[in-house]
This record gives sequence, C-alpha cells and structure tokens, in this order.
Amino acid sequence: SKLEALFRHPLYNQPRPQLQEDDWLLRVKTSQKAEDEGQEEEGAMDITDWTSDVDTHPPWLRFHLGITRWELYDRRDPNLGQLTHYLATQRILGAVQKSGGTQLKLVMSFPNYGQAMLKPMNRQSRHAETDVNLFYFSDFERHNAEIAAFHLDRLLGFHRVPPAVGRLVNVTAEISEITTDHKLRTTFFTSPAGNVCFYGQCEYYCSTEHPVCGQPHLLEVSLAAMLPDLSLAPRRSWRSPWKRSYSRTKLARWEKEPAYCDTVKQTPPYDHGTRLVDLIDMAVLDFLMSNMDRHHYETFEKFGNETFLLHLDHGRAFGRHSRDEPSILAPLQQCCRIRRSTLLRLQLLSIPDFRLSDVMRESLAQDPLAAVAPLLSEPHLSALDRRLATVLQVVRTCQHQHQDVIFNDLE
Ligand SMILES: Nc1ncnc2c1ncn2[C@@H]1O[C@H](COP(=O)(O)OP(=O)(O)OP(=O)(O)O)[C@@H](O)[C@H]1O
Ligand SMILES: [Mn+2]
Repeated sequence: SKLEALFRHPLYNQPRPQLQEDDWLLRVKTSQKAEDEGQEEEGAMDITDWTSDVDTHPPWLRFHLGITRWELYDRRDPNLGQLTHYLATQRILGAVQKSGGTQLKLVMSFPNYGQAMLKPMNRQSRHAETDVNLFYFSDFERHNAEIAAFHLDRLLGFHRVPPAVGRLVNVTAEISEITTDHKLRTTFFTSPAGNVCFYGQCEYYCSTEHPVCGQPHLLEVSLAAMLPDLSLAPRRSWRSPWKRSYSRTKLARWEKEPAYCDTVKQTPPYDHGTRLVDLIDMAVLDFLMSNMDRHHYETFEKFGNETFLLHLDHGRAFGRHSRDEPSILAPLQQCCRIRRSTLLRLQLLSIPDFRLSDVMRESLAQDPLAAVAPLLSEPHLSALDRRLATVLQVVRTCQHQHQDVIFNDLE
C-alpha cells in the first residue's frame, strides 16, 4: 500500500515537539478542582460516566483534548479512526441550522453530546465541473470537497482540517422528523419526482429553486467534527492578506502590486515566527484543490500568534479539474518562501512510489461514501499530480531568483 508506505516515511514521523502544559488547548479538570471552584451546579450536564481516565471519554471529547498549539490531531492517534467511525455511524439525535455563513449547513448532535457540521450534497454530480461562467464566489458548495480536503491536508502532513467523513442521511427520519428547528422543518417538501427535499434558510441558494433532495429519502452529506465550543476555546478570525476582491470588476491589492509580499512580510504577525510560511502552506493546499474561497482563516486565541492555522470551509474546492488557477499560488510566488518540511513532503508525493493521486485515491477509499461512488473522480485525482508539479516548478523558479527560499523548520 502506497499510503501505508507514505505514512511510514520518516518525513511523516517527525518527533513531536516537547509539549508544555500551555501547548494543549483544553485540560480536564480533576473532580477535586471542579469542586473547589464550585462547578457542581444544579442542572449541569450529566457527565458522571466520564472521569479523568481517557478510556471513558467519547471520541469527540478525546479529539478536543488532543488539540495542541501545533496541530489539530496526531495522525497516529488511534482515536482519529474512532472519531470518523463515530461521526459516520452514531444515531442522530438533533439537527439544527447553523446560523451565519452563506450556504445551508446543519449542526447535528449525537448521544454523548457529540456534534458535527453537516454540508449536503448539492445538485452537482461528482463528474460535473463548475460552470466556467460562474465566479468563484457564486459557486455551490460540495460535500465531497469537504471530505477530500481533510484527506489532502492529512496527506500533506498538516493536520489542520477538522476530520470530515461522508454519510448517507435519511432526510425524513434523521432531519425533518427530529429537528426542533421549526424554520428548517417548514422548508421540507416532496418534489414532483417523489423525492424528499428541503432548502433551509440562508443567504444564497436557500429557495425552492435550489432544493437539497434525498433519493427519495437518502442524501449524501459530509460531517465534520465540531471544534470545541467558542466559550471553552475562543478563536480569532484573520482576514487573508491574499483575499480575493469578491467583486466582478475590482482587483485586490495583491493582484496589482508585484512587490505586495514585501509589505506583508513587514506587517505583524507575518513579520515573525511561522505565520507567513503557514499561510503559504495553506496556499499550496488551496492551489492543489483549486479553492479560491479562502477569505479568512482562524486560530485558537489561547495560543496567541505562535500556533497553526485552522483550515476550515473547503466546500468550494475541487470545482474544476480541467483548469488550474495559478493566482491561488500568489503567496508562494510573491514571497518565494516555503517550509522545508512541506517542500520535502511535496517532493516525496511527486515520485511514483508515493504519487499524490494514488495515495489520495487510497485514502479516500476509506470513507464510507466511497461505497456509493468514488469521492473524487479520476480527472480530479490527476489534476492533483499536475498541480503538484506546478508547485514544485514555482519553488525551483524562486530558488533561481532568490536566496532564503527554504524556511528550515527541521533540525
Ligand atoms: N468543524 C467546525 N467546528 C466548529 N465550527 C466550524 C467548523 N467548521 C466551520 N466552523 C465555523 O462555521 C463558520 C461557517 O462555516 P463555513 O465557512 O464552512 O460555511 P460557509 O457557509 O462557507 O460560511 P461563509 O459563507 O462564512 O464562508 C466558519 O467560519 C467557522 O467559524
Ligand atoms: Mn465559505
């Protein structure tokens, strides 16, 4: 197996940095501490089954407790498989719309207080390409893109995308009949073809003309593990310096100024630490999957500026396989800087023994929806190899023109 061989490679088994107590996002309070602080309020959640013993924790809680300053999860942690299995199989107890955001999303809840963010399969079949006359900001979101982004981010060794898994959901029994969200329930109807459809409430594409439909009840969805609640782990949202204009006519500053990166490099927090190379990692991920929708990124407030960047929201990735979008690589092209560990892994993924499209195909085959249809069609997989070659070419061009291209993050 190429995937197993890849994950055995030393580049994927770097020793973890020594973690101090404040490098963990959350800690479990010992019951003594909780008592001292008078936390035993009446009506508090019944979590008596959970002790400070990890074995008593449900997978979603183990995921939360494993988040560190440097990554969202440890790829080698056996809990990762248990978490995706949990999301894919647990009984659905609740479904409500996620407020905010532009397209329809639901927050699903499971026994043991677990939650997941659901994105439905939209009208687009796996083989269809986004209409060439649609702007990136009008594109529909795709559930399979959310799942594929998690796999790709893991293959790149980043571990910055919340684990996401596919599932067939019965829209009648598992959404309509159990939801307490009255507004959501009123948007359900049976289509002329006899399928159960709904559209919810949101800014775009939430109307009878853009229904999400089961066949007749079963709907493909992506479920992403929910991050810890904002009250426990507040996050900061950062505008990407390479944000697109989201306009039909205007260009962003980075599209007009070739020396734009010089300004960014002098602007905190990009003038210090790993923030700039982290942004470039994100640009590489986005270029590979052709995601043009990276307007913001988030970090956990607790870790200040010395922490990884959360990669969230990939619903508009993998829209087209026949075209690449070079402008997504602007951060790399304009700054000519990349982490050494990232570059070495990209080089590894470009050799036939570990070819990106092959390990991606194998990785995606682990998802439950792969039984319905491959998560990415072959043209999308080959596009990954083609784009990877482009990334490596951009780095080589940089190396001809600049010193200091490689940010050495390995001893
Ligand atoms: N796995 C997650 N756990 C918790 N919160 C999440 C998760 N994924 C996303 N979010 C939060 O939900 C918000 C909306 O999600 P997302 O960006 O995927 O949807 P969207 O409809 O594309 O929103 P927008 O239009 O704002 O881009 C994000 O900004 C993020 O703060
Ligand atoms: Mn979005």
